[in-house]
Amino acid sequence: MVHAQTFPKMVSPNHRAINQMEKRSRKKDQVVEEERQEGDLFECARILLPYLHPTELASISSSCKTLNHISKSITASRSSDASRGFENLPIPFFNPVDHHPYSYFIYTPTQTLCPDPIDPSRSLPRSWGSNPIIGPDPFSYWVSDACGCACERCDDGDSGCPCSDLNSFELTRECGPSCRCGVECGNRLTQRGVCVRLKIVKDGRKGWGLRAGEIIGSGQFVCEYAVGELLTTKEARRRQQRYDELSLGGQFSSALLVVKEHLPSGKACMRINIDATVIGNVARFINHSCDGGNLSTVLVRSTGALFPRVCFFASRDIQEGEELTFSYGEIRVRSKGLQCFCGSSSCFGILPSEST
Ligand SMILES: C[S@@+](CC[C@H](N)C(=O)[O-])C[C@H]1O[C@@H](n2cnc3c(N)ncnc32)[C@H](O)[C@@H]1O
Repeated sequence: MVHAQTFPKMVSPNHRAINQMEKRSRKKDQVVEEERQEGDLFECARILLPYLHPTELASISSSCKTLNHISKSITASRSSDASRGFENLPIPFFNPVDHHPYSYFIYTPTQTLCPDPIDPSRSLPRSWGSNPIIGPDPFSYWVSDACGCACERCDDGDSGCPCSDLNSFELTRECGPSCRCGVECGNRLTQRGVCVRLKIVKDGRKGWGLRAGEIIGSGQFVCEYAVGELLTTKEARRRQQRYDELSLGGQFSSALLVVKEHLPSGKACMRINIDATVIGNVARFINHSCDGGNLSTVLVRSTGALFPRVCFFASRDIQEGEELTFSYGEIRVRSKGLQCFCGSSSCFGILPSEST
């Protein structure tokens, strides 16, 4: 009879060392795999999180340390530059009033047509992301067979460029998409985005407001109005009614601008409705002042472009830190409206709107 004898497993010192090495290598592989997975998660989160609304961002940031880290850096970058890299200079938010670090909206440096309410799939593609990406051409809507200039130097006073009409506040024409000259042309002043330092500061009564971040000289170009969504008058009226209802409940501010241009005949009026409430640029933060404020609005036409653009110029020298304001319009009838806190000596007490 043969007895099976069990011997304690003899492990030579060499084997032990090999085992330990294998264990260490497995552990290392596991760490590498975990890091790779975390890297993938980080990469996906870095792409997706900037598209989230602040409340969604806050809730996701509480679910994991990595996401919390990414969310914090997104909040920091949103607060440090409202334009999210679309403008030449960052436009930071400052809030001495409450804990909201920034105002959330979608930045567009270009005009955006209102999506078709019946078939939204026909809407134009939009730059919803947070990173600076190349947006659609600011002159997407141009007249295809328009004739532009072919001058060599449009900003040369004697050149007689047909698009030049540079005359301080009278500036209404610029070279455009049908001209031969490029973006460096001197007669494309308002097409290069914001070139003065600006900041957005919160006020307890008026909400966020745009301020000068440096001295701005009289006549200097400040920014274009929002570009936002261009609406039909019917849609503008529908939205304004809804915004007025929401504003009366507090905590909501709209940015729907209606520009009316009377044609020389005096018989007709061209109306442009720009809504920057959800999609817009930095001009959506400009508050109203009953005394006309320190900005003038100028309609700028670029040769060959379908729509004129509403641009803001300093109407006088503006000091660093001063709030930038303009008049939202005349108040013809005293009716129920939002209270005005412009603080000017000519304050009417209510904000102008279509019904005032
Ligand atoms: C174009 S937005 C300006 C930015 C806005 N303050 C914000 O926080 O987003 C227009 C809204 O700002 C507020 N606003 C602008 N001027 C104001 C003023 N003089 N007094 C009180 N509220 C003002 C009103 O709520 C108005 O509907």
